[in-house]
Amino acid sequence: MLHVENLKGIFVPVATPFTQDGEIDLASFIHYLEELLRHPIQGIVLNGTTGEAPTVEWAEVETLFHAARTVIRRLGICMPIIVGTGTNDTRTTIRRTEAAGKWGADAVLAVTPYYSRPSADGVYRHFKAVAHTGVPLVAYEVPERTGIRVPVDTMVRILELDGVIGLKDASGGFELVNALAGRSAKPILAGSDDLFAAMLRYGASGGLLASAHVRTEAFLEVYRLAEEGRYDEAEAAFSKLLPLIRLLFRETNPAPIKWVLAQAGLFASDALRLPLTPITQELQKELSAFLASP
Ligand SMILES: O=C(O)C1=N[C@H](C(=O)O)C[C@H](O)C1
Repeated sequence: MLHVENLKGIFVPVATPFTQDGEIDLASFIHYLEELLRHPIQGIVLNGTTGEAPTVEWAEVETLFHAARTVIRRLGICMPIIVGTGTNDTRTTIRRTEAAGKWGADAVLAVTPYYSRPSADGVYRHFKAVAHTGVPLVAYEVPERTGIRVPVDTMVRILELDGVIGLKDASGGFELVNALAGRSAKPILAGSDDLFAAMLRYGASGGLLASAHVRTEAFLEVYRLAEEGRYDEAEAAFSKLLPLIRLLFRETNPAPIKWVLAQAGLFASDALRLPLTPITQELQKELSAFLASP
């Protein structure tokens, strides 16, 4: 189980490879994880945004979880697995969280309920009910995707809940991490890739970053520098990663990452499930040029 003090460092939200006809490509998934897990990252997240949670079926998530755990055991490493269980329905989120806990997930990631536009009290009660399952819970705030922004006072109350071990903050600014400093001791992982270094300076404990698939060691170095309080050096190192991050997020995540993984031979294909579509040729050219540079 993941504890508050372990929610720090670089967590990578893993992508879900599909075959050209849209089925899960388990062989690619295993091969890709074997490569990714050579890096000393802190943990992985299955079925996050990058894992295409909206179009991956729950039974498929279970298959991916067991495959990931088998790889981790085979490599003989200790690597926490966080499973995305968040939906916009509290009962479904609870059921998924309980199931993930039974599989042996170290924690779950639950997004602010999207689409329904619940009140702040409804959001609080949603997280309280999910936390009540006893499975360590990371709340995930991403207003651009959910359509609502959780007020700071409500977020403080959510983070006070027993069982909530921290927050993934993809709010798109550093106002939230700044406002929570001094009001909550729970760790916050940066979820807005382009703000990673700035958020570390504001008190984030690490990052949950799709872009850390590429140049993983450079992201780890940014984190190490910040951990030592060398924020200026962390930001200088991070500035070299920014052009890459901007390319990886120019079109909807995870399409660019999947293309990069396919180019690297880690995925057999960059296929996504509709309504997501592969990246444009224009972006392919720019990514190719960037990745060819030292
Ligand atoms: O996989 C995730 O979860 C992430 N979500 C963010 C998003 O795409 O909104 C980005 C982050 O890098 C990973």
